[in-house]
Amino acid sequence: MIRMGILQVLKTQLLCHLIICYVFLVSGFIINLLQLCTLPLWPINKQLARKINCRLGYSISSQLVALLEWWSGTECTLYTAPESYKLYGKENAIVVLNHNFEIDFMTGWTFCERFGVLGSSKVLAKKELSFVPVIGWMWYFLEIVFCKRKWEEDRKTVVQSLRNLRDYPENFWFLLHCEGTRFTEKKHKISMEVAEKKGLPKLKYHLLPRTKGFCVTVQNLRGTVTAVYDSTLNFRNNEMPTLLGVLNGKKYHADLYVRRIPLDTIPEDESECAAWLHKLYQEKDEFQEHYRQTGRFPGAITSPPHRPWALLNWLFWVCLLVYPLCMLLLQLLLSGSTFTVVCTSVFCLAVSVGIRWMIGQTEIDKGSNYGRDANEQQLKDCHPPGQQDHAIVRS
Ligand SMILES: CCCCC/C=C\C/C=C\CCCCCCCC(=O)SCCNC(=O)CCNC(=O)[C@H](O)C(C)(C)COP(=O)(O)OP(=O)(O)OC[C@H]1O[C@@H](n2cnc3c(N)ncnc32)[C@H](O)[C@@H]1OP(=O)(O)O
Ligand SMILES: CCCCCCCCCCCCCCCCCC(=O)OC[C@@H](O)COP(=O)(O)O
Repeated sequence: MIRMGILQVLKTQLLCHLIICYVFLVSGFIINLLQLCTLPLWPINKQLARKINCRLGYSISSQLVALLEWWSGTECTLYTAPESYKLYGKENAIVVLNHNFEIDFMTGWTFCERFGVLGSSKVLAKKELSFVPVIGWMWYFLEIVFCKRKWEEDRKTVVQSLRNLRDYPENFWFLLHCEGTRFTEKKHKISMEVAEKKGLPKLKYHLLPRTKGFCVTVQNLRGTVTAVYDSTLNFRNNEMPTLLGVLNGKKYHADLYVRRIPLDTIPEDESECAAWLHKLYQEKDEFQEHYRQTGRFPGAITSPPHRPWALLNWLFWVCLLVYPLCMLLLQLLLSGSTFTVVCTSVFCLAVSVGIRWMIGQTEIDKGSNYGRDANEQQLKDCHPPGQQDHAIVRS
């Protein structure tokens, strides 16, 4: 009991956070560099280059999974039909996931890890994320599909990037947050105004889905992907998890409901496909209502087993990188040079600011203005910076 208490206090210590972030950044840069070294291999043996990059990517993303699973001890429960469960990780799939939480991406990655598709997992991500050091640079080599959320500009690039995935050598899950942005009260209000104008039923827990990305993904991955995994995520007891909370060792409880929908049941025609997606979101809304009423999703509970690889990978990097850091700091102290000590302190401060900026990318309060105006097509190019609306705080 006392040991647990000490460990919990340790997890909140700045020094621990600095070490974790140092290991993440340095290992990340090393892996990014190794990824860069695979560039000459692409024209010679593309499939081999892709497989190597999957492993390298795994070594970065699994650190965040280890942080969630082993450091914070967050529990991830899966509600799904046993006959679907058997297929997870054994086929290519499009994952449609609600976008309400700051750690959606970590929770998604954790499920990917449990089913062995973490290294190869894909997403339709906003372009801004491609500039985030380590993760964004890693994504470039993993052939992640980026969009500017301006369809006129995205149409060509998104279609081309999707087509490139047709001969991908590993099973992958392609994640789509069809809402295109995270849930806030303000964005919800506006998106329901759009729903009303379009004569669509209102949603209580979701923003109105954007249909173009979904339809184009289904169209271009037909024959490559066998199913859509309709996934609805919630956290128990109205928890609003954050990356900083996870870093502080706070334990959360994620519940994910997944329905496997064979791809050949989804209409080929674009407007029918769009209507299908709207109907799907109405069903997702009902699942959230059910969760709110009963504290659980429908369907059988399965607990996909923890695998040790994420933790082992993390420990490997810790062992490799912490010893040289200690030696360096010791040498610094022994050198007694004020100049070197000041330079090192400034460097550490810069790294901390950099990491804080990266964490900021996950924070809803610092999120984009996308979807904050019903006439956004006209206003997209002139976002006034400043005031952000607040993420919904559920009662
Ligand atoms: C099983 C567990 C999980 C497994 C996880 C698997 C893999 C994990 C892998 C990686 C994890 C990392 C996660 C990182 C997450 C990063 C995610 C993001 O970056 S989300 C943001 C980017 N993604 C998207 O936006 C995807 C959804 N968007 C689309 O599909 C869009 O259509 C688009 C392709 C981006 C194009 O967008 P654009 O805005 O240019 O065009 P649209 O046609 O979509 O929009 C115009 C359309 O919308 C109507 N409109 C206007 N205002 C609103 C509003 N406020 N709300 C709703 N709708 C609005 C407008 O009337 C137009 O309507 P219409 O189409 O009828 O003309
Ligand atoms: C071991 C690990 C140590 C952790 C140290 C800290 C590492 C920091 C990692 C930063 C990771 C950055 C990846 C960000 C992924 C965030 C995905 C996301 O949720 O993006 C939001 C978009 O979908 C929508 O944007 P908005 O329109 O809502 O705005």
